[in-house]
Amino acid sequence: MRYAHEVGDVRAAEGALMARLPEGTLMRRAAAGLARVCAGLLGRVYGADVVVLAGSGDNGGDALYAGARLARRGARVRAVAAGSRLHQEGLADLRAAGGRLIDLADAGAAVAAADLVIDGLTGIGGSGALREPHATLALAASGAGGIVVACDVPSGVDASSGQVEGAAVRADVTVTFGTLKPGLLIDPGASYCGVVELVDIGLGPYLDDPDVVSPAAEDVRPPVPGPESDKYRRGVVGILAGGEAFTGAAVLSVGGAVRGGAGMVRFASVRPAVELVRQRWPEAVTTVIEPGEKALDGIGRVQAWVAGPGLGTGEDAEGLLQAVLSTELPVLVDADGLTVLARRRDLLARDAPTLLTPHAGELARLLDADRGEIEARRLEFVRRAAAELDATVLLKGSTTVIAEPGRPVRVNPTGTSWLATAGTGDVLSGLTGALLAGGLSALDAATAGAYLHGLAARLAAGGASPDAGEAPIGAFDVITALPAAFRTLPW
Ligand SMILES: NC(=O)C1=CN([C@@H]2O[C@H](COP(=O)(O)OP(=O)(O)OC[C@H]3O[C@@H](n4cnc5c(N)ncnc54)[C@H](OP(=O)(O)O)[C@@H]3O)[C@@H](O)[C@H]2O)[C@@H](O)CC1
Ligand SMILES: Nc1ncnc2c1ncn2[C@@H]1O[C@H](COP(=O)(O)OP(=O)(O)O)[C@@H](O)[C@H]1O
Ligand SMILES: [K+]
Repeated sequence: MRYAHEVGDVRAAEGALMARLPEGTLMRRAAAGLARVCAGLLGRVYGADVVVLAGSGDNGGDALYAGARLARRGARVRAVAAGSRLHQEGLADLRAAGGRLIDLADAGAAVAAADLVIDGLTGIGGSGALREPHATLALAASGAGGIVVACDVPSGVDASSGQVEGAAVRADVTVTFGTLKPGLLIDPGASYCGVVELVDIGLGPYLDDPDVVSPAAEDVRPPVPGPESDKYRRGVVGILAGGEAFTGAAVLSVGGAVRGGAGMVRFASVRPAVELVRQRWPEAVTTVIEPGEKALDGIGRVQAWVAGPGLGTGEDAEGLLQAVLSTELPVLVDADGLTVLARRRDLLARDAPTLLTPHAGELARLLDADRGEIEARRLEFVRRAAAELDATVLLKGSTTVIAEPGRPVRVNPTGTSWLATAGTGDVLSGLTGALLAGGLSALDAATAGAYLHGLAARLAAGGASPDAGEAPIGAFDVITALPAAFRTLPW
């Protein structure tokens, strides 16, 4: 698990630690770590051309001190001051080491020619869109031919949320201090960071519980069948999906569940969807729901439900969703089911676990919010959704984030933009439903489902050979790659 803390927590921990250390110790530790990473990236420091972009705060101070360390190892280091103030001790150290300050007017050419650019414009103190000249410098750095290393946070990225309101530095590597910040893990900010390197400056004992966590492979623990297992004990997942209009979503959701490790998949829908599912997934046990039917009698026992993909949003769909949500079983609601819930939020008043898996558009309807704002501030909205809807919420999209009231938000580390294609969400619903039926909590099922789904997509897009490059994929390719994704786990 990787841990991230918001700016307020970082500052509180910094304050507590600094009170016990001689002044300047933390900045020296940060700068030493930053310089070490830069030296490693350069390979040969002696003679390298390094440009430091320095803002007026401590982020600029870190970058200037790091520049001084590289200058002492023989690099040609030039610094650009954005604005009228500069960290004076950092500048003095750089000058003492042989580095120098250049005019703002010469910054563009210097950045373009540099072997390495250190972005020290703003760190955790940055707020709102970058002003000038910071914005122009950030754009110049983003287009630089050399390596771009962001100090603590790429300037222009909000450290706590990942929001990017204007220009921001696109870094190859971000060297962050003490703990990760949520904005380094969540898009759009995460996409500006490149590789994130954490430098330990001793904050650990002073930090509270994390605000955000990002699971690693060892944190993903799908249920494993043992000698005593049978199909019922492994977990039966019920899938209520597909309708007269949409049948494909049902096929994809059932496929996700079959390959997700369900002991049995029970599928209930109208006749055309059932016929299609039987052809493609003969493993599934199917039940035909007649038009107008609003109960799910005679379907047999299940341990968890998935409801919604392709279900439709009319009266029949509403009645069936109500039937599922009135059980005492865990229920995952996706797609059309979420559209129904937007007008029937009363159906969420239940004691058993409910897992909602919206994309930003579906969440916008559920919260009566703006889709664009949700995409820009995913962390804030997924938390708000979990609190307001009193459910576990998995918000899909460029970074999938999962919230449950009172728990750190989980950020999925896998995935690829090749997943942005119709039907892949249906696969996720079935896969995650199988994990729920297998006994995982809603939070753990969502975590494991998102992880395996994103990894399967990467494997499908990347092909068998690591040198092969990537290719577009369809939702079925994600299902096909699920066994390979499971095999990567350290079970
Ligand atoms: N905490 C820790 O544990 C440790 C912290 N350390 C380091 O300190 C950093 C935090 O330093 P910090 O607090 O001085 O803030 P920082 O990020 O330099 O930014 C402030 C400056 O930016 C400016 N500015 C703001 N927004 C702007 C905008 N939109 N556009 C343009 N300018 C904008 C703002 O200007 P103002 O608004 O005041 O005019 C102000 O001058 C942290 O990231 C890490 O690197 C390490 O050394 C050791 C351990
Ligand atoms: N830009 C992106 N980068 C990575 N993953 C994405 C991106 N856009 C969408 N996805 C993923 O693709 C899937 C799409 O799901 P969804 O929107 O429900 O599609 P559908 O309803 O067609 O199945 C989700 O798992 C989502 O997280
Ligand atoms: K920075």
